[in-house]
Amino acid sequence: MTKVTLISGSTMGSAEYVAEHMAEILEELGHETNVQHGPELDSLPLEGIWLVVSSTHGAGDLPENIQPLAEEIANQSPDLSKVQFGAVGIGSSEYDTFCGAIQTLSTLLLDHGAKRIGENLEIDVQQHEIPEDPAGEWVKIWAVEL
Ligand SMILES: Cc1cc2nc3c(=O)[nH]c(=O)nc-3n(C[C@H](O)[C@H](O)[C@H](O)COP(=O)(O)O)c2cc1C
Repeated sequence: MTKVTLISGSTMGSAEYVAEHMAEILEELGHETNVQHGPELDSLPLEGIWLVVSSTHGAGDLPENIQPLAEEIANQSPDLSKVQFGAVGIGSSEYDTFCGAIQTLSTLLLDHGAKRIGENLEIDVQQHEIPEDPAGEWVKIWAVEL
């Protein structure tokens, strides 16, 4: 059993639903989960497993509710070397900046010493009307590495 902190960045709720769906699956697999939508840095454990789920808005921008966390990490430079993370993006291939936010967030975590588990998943809402479906399949494979 592993404890997983799920962190979502969302404007209209899709990424939140995806995070909650993956948390349910992780619980079914016997893991403990804690889902935080747009958390601040001091509410997150600076060790263990994070699963970051974010949509993209503007032109490749982070959703507003996860911008404060990204700014805190960039400004305070916490040591994230004891954090391992998975990353799931939700976006639309209509935009040149497809899934830009999860790429920005992944780079930020890696730059602060966190280690990535598995490959990032980037879900295209043009292809997946229900983003929970590919996310659910992905998290089952991702969880094997926990
Ligand atoms: C104004 C606007 C800008 C967007 N910009 C991007 C973008 O730059 N890149 C991308 O991949 N998706 C973009 N999207 C698509 C959203 O990421 C997608 O609709 C997603 O499902 C929204 O999830 P949310 O409800 O969790 O915010 C944009 C959507 C809107 C409405």
